[in-house]
Amino acid sequence: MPSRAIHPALEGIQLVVFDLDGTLIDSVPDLAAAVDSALRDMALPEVGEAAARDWVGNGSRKLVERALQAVGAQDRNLDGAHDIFLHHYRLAPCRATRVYPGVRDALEALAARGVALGLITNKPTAFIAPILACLDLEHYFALTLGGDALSTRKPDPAPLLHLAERLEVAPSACLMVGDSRHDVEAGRRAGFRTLAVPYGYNHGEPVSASEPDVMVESLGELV
Ligand SMILES: O=C(O)COP(=O)(O)O
Ligand SMILES: [Mg+2]
Repeated sequence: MPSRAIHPALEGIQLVVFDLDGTLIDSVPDLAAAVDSALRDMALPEVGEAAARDWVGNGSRKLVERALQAVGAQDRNLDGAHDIFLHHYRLAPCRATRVYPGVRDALEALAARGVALGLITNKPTAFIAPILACLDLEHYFALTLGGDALSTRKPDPAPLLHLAERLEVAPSACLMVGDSRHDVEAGRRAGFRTLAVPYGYNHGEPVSASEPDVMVESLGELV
């Protein structure tokens, strides 16, 4: 069966590494619910989903830190608050989280063409498998890496280089796909090509400002 035509950005690409939150999935409803539950437990006011949307992308500890700052509680113990958040997020990491349009088609088409797929998120590793399984996405990825897997995380290029090396693909034949400036910066520093989507979480700024090699409105455009 002839494979479908592919986007020029994928020309010569053997490994595509995806970011998770804001790129493949809209996870903010569940992240924000866990943040608000944690704030409630601490007798603090809730922040809501719209605020949390601008705070995702630097890992869950940073998300909790930004929430505490927003409610004027930056003096609270951050580790303790983060533990309370993790407790709530563990209870419901995939209740309202959804796969973005075009994602499944793109993953299917890339896998069918024999392109290796990886996933690198700044989210704690423990949440990757349950969320991918809940959304029926787990079988696409040869390797996944969480924000606590190595000593550094995006925008550091180390996780990307680690994954390329493990899968024995030269960085120049790799594409980093993400929603934030951290993904673009990590990709550029790793020597990957970079592609960004505008619909995710980028601290309230357009991700185009970080000058990815390619922008697409939806990952469905890749196929
Ligand atoms: O900050 C997070 O927890 C996740 O972010 P990422 O999947 O976009 O890297
Ligand atoms: Mg992201």
